[in-house]
Amino acid sequence: MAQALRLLSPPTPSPSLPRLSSLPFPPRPLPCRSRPHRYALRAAASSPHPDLDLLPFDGDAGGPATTSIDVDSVTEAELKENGFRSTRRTKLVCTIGPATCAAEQLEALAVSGMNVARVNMCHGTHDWHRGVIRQVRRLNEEKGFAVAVMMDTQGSEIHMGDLGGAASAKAEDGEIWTFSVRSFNSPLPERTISVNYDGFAEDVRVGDELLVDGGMVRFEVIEKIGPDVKCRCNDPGLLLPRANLTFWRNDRLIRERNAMLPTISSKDWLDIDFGISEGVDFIAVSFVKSAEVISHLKSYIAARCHDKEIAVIAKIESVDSLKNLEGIIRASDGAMVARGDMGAQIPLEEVPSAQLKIVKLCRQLNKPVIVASQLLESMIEYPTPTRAEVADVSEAVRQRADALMLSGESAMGQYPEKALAVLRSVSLRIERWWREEKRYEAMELPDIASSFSDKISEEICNSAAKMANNLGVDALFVFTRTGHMASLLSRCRPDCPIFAFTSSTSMRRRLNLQWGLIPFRLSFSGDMESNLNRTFSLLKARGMIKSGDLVIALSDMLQSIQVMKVP
Ligand SMILES: Nc1ncnc2c1ncn2[C@@H]1O[C@H](COP(=O)(O)OP(=O)(O)OP(=O)(O)O)[C@@H](O)[C@H]1O
Ligand SMILES: CC(=O)C(=O)O
Ligand SMILES: [K+]
Ligand SMILES: [Mg+2]
Repeated sequence: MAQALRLLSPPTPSPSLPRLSSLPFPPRPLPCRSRPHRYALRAAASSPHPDLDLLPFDGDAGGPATTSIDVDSVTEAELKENGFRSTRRTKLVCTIGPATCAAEQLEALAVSGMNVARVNMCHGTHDWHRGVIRQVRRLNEEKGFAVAVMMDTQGSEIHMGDLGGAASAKAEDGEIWTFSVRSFNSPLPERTISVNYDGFAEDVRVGDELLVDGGMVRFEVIEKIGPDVKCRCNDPGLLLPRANLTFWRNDRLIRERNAMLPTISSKDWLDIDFGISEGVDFIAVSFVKSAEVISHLKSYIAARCHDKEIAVIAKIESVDSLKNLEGIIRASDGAMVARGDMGAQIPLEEVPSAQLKIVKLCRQLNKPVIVASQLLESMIEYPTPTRAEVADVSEAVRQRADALMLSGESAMGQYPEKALAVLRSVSLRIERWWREEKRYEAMELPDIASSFSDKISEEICNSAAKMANNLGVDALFVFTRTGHMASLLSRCRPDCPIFAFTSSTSMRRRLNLQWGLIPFRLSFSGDMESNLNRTFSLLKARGMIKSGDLVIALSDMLQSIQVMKVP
């Protein structure tokens, strides 16, 4: 295998596009929806290059050489206006709900920087989710976006049922409510809540504390009558349908037999089959307890879809997931710091250190990590964030998490776009600050390669990122078939953005979760010289790079590094 570290003088500009040599690798299997030749409408109305809007597009598999490159109008405009340095490195995930499911609302989020749309299977029907997923896909096809879709499983922790159709219910101080494992016909009897876990009434004891949604409302158990548990409200608040329930005894979370509840319930398996058939990009698994369940799901997915890949994200939100953290992260394709439920399972004051530990470990193990929940909680109701929320977002950005997530703020809040705009502007500001003032801690990156070839890739990426910082290059270019080299570069968190070129649209979407990567779809060959010339011409034609820009280019086919000026 060739390993080249070449310092090239700028190649002579090629008047016509170079010919593509044949691919050195067997082509990837064709995706199930094979569209041998179609036209992708890109950068529609807002495109500064209307003449480039309609370009031949060769589908997922790389296929024959085309002259197109897939990039969205927003990235294009951002690069053109502000140059490489200003691109946002932290990725943004939005939970889609009633406030954001309409086509124009989804488009507004994509335009404002949503990289991943999350649908939460705790809520909504398959029809509703299908509508959202297809709308996101349509947006990608019509406007050139690479918004990935993440499906989040419900998991089978203890939660309340729905409130007999009511959107919420208010629990007042001192009121007595009944939590019951009986199933009721709606409307529910007054001040009654059904609980999904059959062992509930047996497991709780008089004197236990019952926390709704991690403490948004608190009750004390005062009496057990068969399937009914009478509780007095000690901390009033709003009860929302299907809210999570935990119970605590002597300041400790009680996990009796509910510790035996499966991580992936029968409902979750149906949802996962649905996600596979709709072609989601990520499945986030709620209440993960062990690495085994992740491996189990990954082999299930591998057996089910030969032609598409779905990344599995482990949600770290339970005591068990924290106990088995490293094994779980190693088994997964990424992790989410799910602070909402985590804060109901460990004392709140331990959540920030858990976050820091997870973010750090994920980076060391080269897995993308999402920081989630309550980042801008007050923006569900108000158009501006609190100072504390801005500080929390800043801290997650400073920790250099791959992505930040909106939950209720975008799913059912009053100001979804404003909340996204806050995430975007705070990310940009903090990223610039730490670049200018070197305010981030250098991180020891342990060797993670499992083969000699991987070891070469890892060394190349570590060196390239270091060179990029030392030489002050404008961008790193990586031509990647598996995405691996792109993620290894992202792991180094270099000062400049990383342009990741991949021949598959699904890979492009998956890379969109990772810190600092600007993913493009482009068919390319094993001949780096010709890839580079072609890429330069295409990007120059769209005004996204200019002559004289300094670039370091890597490829996972040749395992090479080249330093060059754009001709
Ligand atoms: N598809 C949907 N339909 C209706 N409401 C939704 C939907 N998705 C989210 N929501 C609302 O937005 C709120 C916040 O969403 P979020 O995804 O954080 O849910 P959650 O119930 O807290 O569960 P999780 O712990 O999985 O995040 C939910 O409590 C719900 O009220
Ligand atoms: C996101 C999520 O599931 C949580 O914070 O609990
Ligand atoms: K969920
Ligand atoms: Mg949760």
